[in-house]
Amino acid sequence: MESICVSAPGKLILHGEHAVVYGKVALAASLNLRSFLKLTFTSDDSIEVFLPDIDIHASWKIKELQSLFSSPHFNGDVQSPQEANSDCLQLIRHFLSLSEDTHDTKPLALVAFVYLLGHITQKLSGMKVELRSSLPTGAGLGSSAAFSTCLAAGLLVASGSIKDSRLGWEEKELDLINKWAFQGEKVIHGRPSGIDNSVSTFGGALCFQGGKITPLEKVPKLDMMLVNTKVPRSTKILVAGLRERYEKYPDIYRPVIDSVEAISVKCEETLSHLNDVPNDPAMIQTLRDLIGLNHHHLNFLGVGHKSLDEVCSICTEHGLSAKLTGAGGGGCAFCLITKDDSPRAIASVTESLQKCGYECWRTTVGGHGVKCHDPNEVISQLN
Ligand SMILES: Nc1ncnc2c1ncn2[C@@H]1O[C@H](COP(=O)(O)OP(=O)(O)OP(=O)(O)O)[C@@H](O)[C@H]1O
Ligand SMILES: C[C@@](O)(CCO)CC(=O)[O-]
Ligand SMILES: [Mg+2]
Repeated sequence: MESICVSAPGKLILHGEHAVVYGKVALAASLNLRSFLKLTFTSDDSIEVFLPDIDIHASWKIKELQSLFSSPHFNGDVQSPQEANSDCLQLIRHFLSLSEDTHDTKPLALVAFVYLLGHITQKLSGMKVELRSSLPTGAGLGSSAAFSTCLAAGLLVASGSIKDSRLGWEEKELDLINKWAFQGEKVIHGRPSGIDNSVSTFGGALCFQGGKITPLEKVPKLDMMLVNTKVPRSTKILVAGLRERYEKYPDIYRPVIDSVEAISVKCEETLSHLNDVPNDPAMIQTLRDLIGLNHHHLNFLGVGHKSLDEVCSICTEHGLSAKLTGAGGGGCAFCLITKDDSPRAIASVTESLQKCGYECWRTTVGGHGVKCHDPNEVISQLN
């Protein structure tokens, strides 16, 4: 049976989460944790989706899907992605028998799948789609974007809209993947900025503002410790909550959002300087200061959590700096590790964090974006 395999990375937001939704500058980089999708054509008259990380296994008859996709909501050109419109999403929810008002965002993965399948695939045929990830789900590291990016890439290859390219895709093809991945993110998030799917598609480190992606050329190697508080949260709910507070008190929230942007801009300058003068102590101190300041701002914006504050205090007690990353409300924080941090301090921080029940792991940022694989290579990643 013919298979298509793709993978896409998660991301780490250094600075600018939430502010980026309001058109402000944010800095982010890809992680070495990835999601893997395998799409196998079958001779069955059904389409099957297996999402073991979120305990979802679904299957529909091709006839049922054809009838759903005959709605005018699914008309359109695969080369120019249309906005995920609410009537279309309503139709899909109804098809999946999902209630409108649910705080559980897991089933939105299926809504995103059906949405992308209906818009990207011109002629349905039997297939089995399986996705597994080494990213924690819903923890601030871009699991939804890695999911949407894999789906967009896999379905675009399956429909023949882009080639199955193990040597890498051209810019035009990556742009198309990114645009559809953004629509998938919209289904899962409501009003995403597009930063997460852009990092997942293009990889590396980038500066993002209002849909404009600028690769960061001058970035020193950044050593990080990621800390997962394991407190569940949903980006959709956190982003919508801040929107409500912002609309109620715009004059109070705007200056803090502007200040978050100033932190991103300062961080970019500092990274560029550190690239030219590695380990400059004053610049390293600036990076630490910015991390601390931004964490306070995110608390002000109402997207913090006591577990994240605990992570930051433990790091600070040992002379390190940490902040929440991604949408907050739980999930992950990152702690910057520099050459001056003693292995003893790092070991002691790790031990204290683990004692609180948090999971810690070291990582560097800036790896490859979405990729096409040899199916045999990916089968071992999936099992
Ligand atoms: N491995 C996966 N398999 C299937 N669906 C997934 C997977 N990972 C994420 N999702 C979808 O994304 C949702 C979580 O997205 P959410 O945006 O809340 O978290 P995140 O992307 O990990 O964090 P952030 O947006 O802050 O980076 C899940 O509820 C599910 O719908
Ligand atoms: C919270 C947020 O800024 C980042 C989530 O990773 C949302 C977004 O940009 O879409
Ligand atoms: Mg997300």
